[in-house]
Parts: sequence; C-alpha cells; structure tokens
Amino acid sequence: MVQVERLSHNFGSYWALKDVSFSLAKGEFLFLTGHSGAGKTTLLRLLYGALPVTRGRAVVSGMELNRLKRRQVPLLRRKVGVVFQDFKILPKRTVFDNVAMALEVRGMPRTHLERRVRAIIRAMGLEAKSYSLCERLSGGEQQRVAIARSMVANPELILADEPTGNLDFDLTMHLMEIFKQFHTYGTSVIMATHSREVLECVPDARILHLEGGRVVMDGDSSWYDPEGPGGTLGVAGVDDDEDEDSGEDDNPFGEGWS
Ligand SMILES: Nc1ncnc2c1ncn2[C@@H]1O[C@H](COP(=O)(O)OP(=O)(O)OP(=O)(O)O)[C@@H](O)[C@H]1O
Repeated sequence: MVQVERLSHNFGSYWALKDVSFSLAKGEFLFLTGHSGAGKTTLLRLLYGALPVTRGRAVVSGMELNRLKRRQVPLLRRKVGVVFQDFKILPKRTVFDNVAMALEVRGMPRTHLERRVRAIIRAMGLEAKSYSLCERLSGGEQQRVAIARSMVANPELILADEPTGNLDFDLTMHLMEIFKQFHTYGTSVIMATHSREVLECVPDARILHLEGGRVVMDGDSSWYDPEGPGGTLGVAGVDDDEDEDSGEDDNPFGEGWS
C-alpha cells in the first residue's frame, strides 16, 4: 500500500525528514508519533502529493511519487482520503456539498451519491447541520466534515494529520471508532498524533516514532511507555509485523455504501 525508501525532505538548508524508510501493508493501522517539529506533517504531505518527492522513493497505492506530475496529484487523491490539519473545507459551501464533492469528481450518479453522503454525515453526528454553511460551524464540526469528506469515497488508504486535534474526549472516541471500523473493513490508515488517548484506541496498531526527521522506532504499542521521557514514548523493541489484512468487501455504514 505504501513503500517509502530513504525519503528525505529539506526546506532550504533545514532537513525536516532524513532517510525515512518503512512500508505499510494493506489494512494496516500506523500511528506517526514524535514531538512537535519531528517531521510527521512533512511525511504525510509527501505521501499525499502536497510536497514533491525529490530525495528517496515513495510509492503510494501503486503510484510512484518520484515520477508524479503535478497534474497527476488529483489521481492520487482519488485513491487516498486525506484529513489535513487545517481542514481545507470550503467555508461558503454546505456540509453536504463539501462531502459530496469527493464523489462528484468521481462522476458518481446523484442518487447513489446522496445515499452515501447522508450515511457518512449521519455517522459523524452532523445530520442536523447537513445544509448549514461550513463557515457557521464550530471548529470541531468543521473537523468532522473534513473527516467525512476523506472517508466518503471508501478510500483504500486514509492519511490523517491530528484528525481529532480540536475535539473533546467523547467525540475523539467516537471518531476513533469510525476510523477503526474503516480499518476493520480493510482500509489502511496512517495517522499522526500527539495524543495518548488516541494511541490507546487502537492497541494493536503499529507506531512509527520520529525524532528530528528520522525514524527512531518502528514497533507495536507494547513498547509504549506512559512514564517515558516527557510522558511520550519509551523505547523497547522493534516489530516489523505488517500483515493485519482483515477483509475488504464489506463496508462500515451499510446502506448507501458500496
Ligand atoms: N514550509 C516550511 N518551511 C520551512 N520549514 C518548515 C516548513 N514546513 C515544516 N517546516 C519545518 O520542518 C520541521 C518539521 O515540521 P513538521 O510540520 O513536519 O513537524 P510535525 O512533527 O508535524 O510537528 P507538529 O506535531 O507540531 O505538527 C519543523 O522544524 C518545521 O518548522
């Protein structure tokens, strides 16, 4: 699903990412962790085509990013659901329109599209706001619109950058359940997070820990150490087990999802 080999990225003279290598199997759930500035967002931006891959190699959903032309980025985005830190939703459009857009670009017939969009809006607890303009929503509601948009097309891979960052505990737990349902039905997920609560929601997830742009640990949560330095992550071992594929044909929201 994702293959990254010796990926590096610089902003001027500053190397934000240095020689990062890992691969992600289909259906795997991977958390990106690390202190602020460790390179998590830079890595995700490279993987969804927001930054060009110039050093090292990255393949995402069969697309060789080194050779990706700017005009091919939309093709990549059709395979990958992306939740940005700053949402990127259109403020003057309704919740429904923002979510529907992800299916309109795929040319989905209107009746099918409406069923799907309603199903995911309902799952996000935003039914009552379906026809509200996004600029009138709270930060947390806008964040849920962005998540709904990333999931509505049932992508094979979701890249999420602190997707629950603005949300309270209950909503965070609710949304993590939805991410987990997608994962259960075969979607691969890479999620950057600082939150221990979020990590604990998926105890069998893999964790890739970055420091200063480098991978310092690639393992499961058995090495997660709440007493570790800064209350973040301790280091106890590496586990390269990648195969958690668990089905792909069913979908989490029943009616309206195919
Ligand atoms: N456009 C940019 N221009 C210059 N430096 C940048 C740019 N984007 C990121 N950086 C730098 O690259 C480093 C990695 O940033 P990045 O956003 O990837 O970190 P992060 O781990 O996602 O941090 P956070 O958890 O705070 O979001 C930081 O030192 C940041 O200042």
